Amino acid sequence: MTAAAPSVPSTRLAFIGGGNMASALIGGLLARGLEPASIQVVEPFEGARDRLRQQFGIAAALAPEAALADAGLVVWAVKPQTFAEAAAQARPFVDPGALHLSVAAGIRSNSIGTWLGTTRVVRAMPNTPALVGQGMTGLFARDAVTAADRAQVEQVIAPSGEWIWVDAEEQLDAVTALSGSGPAYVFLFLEAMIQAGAEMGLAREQAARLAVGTFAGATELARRSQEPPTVLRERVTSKGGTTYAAITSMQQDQVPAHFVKALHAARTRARELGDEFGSA
Ligand SMILES: NC(=O)C1=CN([C@@H]2O[C@H](COP(=O)(O)OP(=O)(O)OC[C@H]3O[C@@H](n4cnc5c(N)ncnc54)[C@H](OP(=O)(O)O)[C@@H]3O)[C@@H](O)[C@H]2O)C=CC1
Ligand SMILES: O=C(O)[C@@H]1CCC=N1
Repeated sequence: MTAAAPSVPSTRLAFIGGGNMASALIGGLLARGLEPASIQVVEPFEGARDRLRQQFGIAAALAPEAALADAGLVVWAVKPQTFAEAAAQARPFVDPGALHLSVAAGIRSNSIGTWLGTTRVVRAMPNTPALVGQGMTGLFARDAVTAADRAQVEQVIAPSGEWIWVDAEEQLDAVTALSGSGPAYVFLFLEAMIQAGAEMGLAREQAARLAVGTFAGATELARRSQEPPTVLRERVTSKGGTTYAAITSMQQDQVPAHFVKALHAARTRARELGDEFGSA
């Protein structure tokens, strides 16, 4: 699990893709004291470049350029669908000895290694609570990645929250299904709770405050408690009471089983992304 928070990376960083995930990581690094001048970004989309300039004072490049060779660590934050193209564009400019860190869902490290001509590849699966320093990230390193390389990667991830290392690359697809996509499941439940509250006569703002506060409180309780979630749930569920009525309704509708099925669908999609958009 997460070690003591390391300091910021000493090597220069390049981000290929400057969208949501790159911004979450960059924001955390700058908040920890990294100088904007030690980060370069390649981002073809003008709107995203404007945001990077306004938010962080970083002048992103439209396309890869010679300065990329200065980066000791290259972070790949492009969509799985555009990774191969972005890699082909950037490879001529990147230091052949650089360490590579990809946050792309599904794209396997052997594809990345093939596209970039290296074995120094780490994959990460972060999530959007990284924006508020409460992200959860799964990490996987290929054999050629040294302990010093892993430490550098941890310095990039640490400002965004916690992380775990997995031993088998295929486990990253499970991480993707669980915590990578996970914030969307929480938001979906919040939407449903707010809708129910409004239908039952609460103002939407009141319902939203109650729902968000309940998630925050319950997850903090689960985090601090020695008890598993099942026991915590049973403590809320008084015999013949209101929670029993709600949980019974959900079980009759097979909500837990459908939820588990949904996560398997996410894992399947992660594998498909690797098959469809990875190297042959
Ligand atoms: N969003 C999330 O919750 C999570 C996302 N991820 C992964 O992070 C990666 C990025 O996702 P996210 O940040 O949400 O996506 P975004 O679309 O916000 O960011 C990707 C950026 O890359 C740009 N881009 C496209 N082609 C290139 C290129 N050739 N060179 C450089 N940049 C390029 C895109 O520009 P344009 O729009 O013009 O195409 C876009 O601005 C994905 O692979 C995703 O799987 C991982 C965990 C969580
Ligand atoms: O939906 C996706 O494919 C990405 C990966 C995890 C979260 N968002």
